[in-house]
Amino acid sequence: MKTIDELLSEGVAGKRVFVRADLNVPLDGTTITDDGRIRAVLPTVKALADAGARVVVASHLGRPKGAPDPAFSLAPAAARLGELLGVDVAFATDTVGESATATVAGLADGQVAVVENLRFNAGETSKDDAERGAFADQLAALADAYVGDGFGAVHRKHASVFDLPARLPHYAGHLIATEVGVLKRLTDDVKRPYVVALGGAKVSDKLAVIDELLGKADRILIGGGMAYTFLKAQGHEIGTSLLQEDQIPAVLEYLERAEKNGVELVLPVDTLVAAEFPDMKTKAPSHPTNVAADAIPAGHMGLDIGPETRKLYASKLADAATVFWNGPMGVFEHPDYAEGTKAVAQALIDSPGFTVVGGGDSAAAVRILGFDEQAFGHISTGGGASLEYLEGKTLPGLAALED
Ligand SMILES: Nc1ncnc2c1ncn2[C@@H]1O[C@H](COP(=O)(O)OP(=O)(O)O)[C@@H](O)[C@H]1O
Ligand SMILES: O=C(OP(=O)(O)O)[C@H](O)COP(=O)(O)O
Repeated sequence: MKTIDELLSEGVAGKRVFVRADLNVPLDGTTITDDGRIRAVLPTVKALADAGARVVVASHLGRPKGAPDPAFSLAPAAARLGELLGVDVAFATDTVGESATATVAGLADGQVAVVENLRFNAGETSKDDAERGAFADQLAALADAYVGDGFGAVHRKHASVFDLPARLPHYAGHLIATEVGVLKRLTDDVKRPYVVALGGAKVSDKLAVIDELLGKADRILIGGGMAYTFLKAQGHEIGTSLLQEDQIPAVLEYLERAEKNGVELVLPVDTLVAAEFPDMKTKAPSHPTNVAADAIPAGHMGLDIGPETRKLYASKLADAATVFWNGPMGVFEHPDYAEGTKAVAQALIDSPGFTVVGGGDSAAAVRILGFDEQAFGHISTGGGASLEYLEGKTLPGLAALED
């Protein structure tokens, strides 16, 4: 894999360099609540701009449906990138159309532009190779070289991640090089006990990774939205909690296999529930109740792990030599449901082992809840990407950067 250092040594002055970043930051309206992913790509963007490249930064944000949707505009991220770089960053209001073409053509050496959300274009995420390829052709027309630095998206076989690098001289950016370097430690020579804590809301993606993790981890702690599919599979009422019904047979098989293989698959014993999802705008008190995990009242939804589970998970993390944690334990953005996530973050800090936190929201949670980033072994910008790397899968966005 060639790295950005080789591109820099080849000389980039006057070249248009496409940087595929992951600027998928959490937003409250148009306010960025955590800019960690923007900071993470600064070394790459700075190095290219300082060397005189015309830098074209592109990313997805959220999951719009293949058409423009103002709620998912990258404009706030572009503005923040400019603030962090201390320079004006141009913003194109489309990704490959007139605005993008004119914006890129107007760049002087050393200037930076951001183009609008890649996922405003159906070709970006299409399962059809030809449709993705056609969009990649349009992206390729904007640049002379490609730098892959969106680690959080390298597990996606998307046009800008997988198809575009094949069309341009391609290099790995600083962030990808750092992330892969650290994650290798969790695959090459993992110290045991190895504990994985999983939560969050991308239930379907994350239930799937448990399949492989059952052959790798000693303990898997389940929280967040995915816990309720397990509880449902065990025959319990889960009210209106998040559920991935089609994965119930898989989950039952995981429980069986865990027992057979001697892997501890640990589920919540209690959970905070409420009749409604809390108001995330006002953050008004929502008066949750704590119930046993097998006694969720009908019509209620589970929104965080409960106090007994916090203690249980802290004890399961206390002797870990290696920890990987992805996915908040609850809806941490609301103060009523932040305690589970705080408890797991604190348990990682207290653990004597090598601790890695991965995922856009998990990393944001750690910072927003006031923890010291330095207290963790590594905070990765990728959740799904890290998990799939740890599974040993070939990641499309890394394979595409190979020579
Ligand atoms: N029980 C739950 N019900 C609904 N959403 C949840 C629950 N627990 C956690 N979440 C949500 O999960 C989101 C983060 O999930 P995810 O994107 O999978 O994590 P990451 O970005 O770290 O990989 C947070 O916004 C949080 O509010
Ligand atoms: O937020 C992300 O992943 P993560 O939640 O697993 O960290 C990445 O930006 C990928 O986004 P996607 O899961 O919508 O493809």
